[in-house]
Amino acid sequence: MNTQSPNGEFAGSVGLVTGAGRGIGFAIVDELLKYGACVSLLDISEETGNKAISELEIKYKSSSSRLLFIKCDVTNKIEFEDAFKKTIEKFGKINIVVNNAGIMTKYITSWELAIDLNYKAVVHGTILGLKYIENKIDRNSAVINVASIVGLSNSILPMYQSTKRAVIEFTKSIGCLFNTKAHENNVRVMAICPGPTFDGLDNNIDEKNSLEHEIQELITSGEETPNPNRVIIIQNSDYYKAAFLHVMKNGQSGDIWIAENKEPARLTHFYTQY
Ligand SMILES: NC(=O)C1=CN([C@@H]2O[C@H](COP(=O)(O)OP(=O)(O)OC[C@H]3O[C@@H](n4cnc5c(N)ncnc54)[C@H](O)[C@@H]3O)[C@@H](O)[C@H]2O)C=CC1
Ligand SMILES: CC/C=C\CC(=O)/C=C/C=C\C=C\C=C\[C@@H](O)[C@@H](O)C/C=C\CCC(=O)O
Repeated sequence: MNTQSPNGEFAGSVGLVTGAGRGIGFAIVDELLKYGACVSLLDISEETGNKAISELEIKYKSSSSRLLFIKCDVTNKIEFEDAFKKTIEKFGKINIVVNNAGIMTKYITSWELAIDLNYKAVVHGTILGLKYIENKIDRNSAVINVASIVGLSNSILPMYQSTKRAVIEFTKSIGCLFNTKAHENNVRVMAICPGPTFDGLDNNIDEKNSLEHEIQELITSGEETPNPNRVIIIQNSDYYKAAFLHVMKNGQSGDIWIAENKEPARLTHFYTQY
């Protein structure tokens, strides 16, 4: 067991992040390490995971004792729960779970994988979080589910969008006051909805502009009354770090946050029609 870590707001915390070998998950691991946490980095790809670990060990010279790579397919229930057990074996506990692994699918391609990975594994990861996080009322304890802004937009991507909307509804309801009290689930469960996030495009402005245009067209084409002021600005994964920190510090259970267009994270408000 080794939860000793440098000073920082997550010193003494232990995070488990899924699909963390690259992209948004990797950025979250980086942020947790930066602020002193121990982290288990889960990824289905050994190659991606090992590359990520090497990079982080160079960046945080003494981080090897605070970092664990676990090759894990989160759609495999046994492997996923084993990853929680291995994390507790190494670091003594878990208090932050980030269900990040997900796949963007076009139309109805890979529809079963979209349900298994984008939705069922997030539900399972939340259930495991509620089971294994012991210090539930600690302000540093949380389950964070990564959804998408398209989970809040009008519909155009049948599988991707419906699974992301499902994550939002699941998170809102499991985290609502009624369920928190009725089931004594005192761990905060929240979701963050990133806008389009792509790494490596900062030096390729033409490609970035054309992707922004393509995504904007795609998203607004699903709207009955397209918002003429809707703007899509591609961010890179590093923009997600501040959003993650903000939600960890300020979020309440059941919250759905948006992190898009390189702007500070903002809370979504829902209006019930029925
Ligand atoms: N990139 C974007 O524009 C946006 C992404 N999101 C969501 O954010 C999350 C992360 O997205 P990105 O960083 O773009 O992902 P990415 O595709 O760059 O990385 C995903 C990582 O997850 C791993 N992975 C895939 N299947 C897995 C499985 N079954 N078990 C464990 N690991 C697995 C991959 O090996 C990869 O390292 C996803 O849930 C995605 O839907 C939401 C909004 C925008
Ligand atoms: C389009 C989704 C917009 C935003 C945010 C998000 O949640 C996840 C994004 C992850 C990857 C996005 C890839 C975008 C690819 C685009 O170049 C287009 O190829 C998407 C085009 C069509 C998708 C619709 C379809 O064929 O069903």
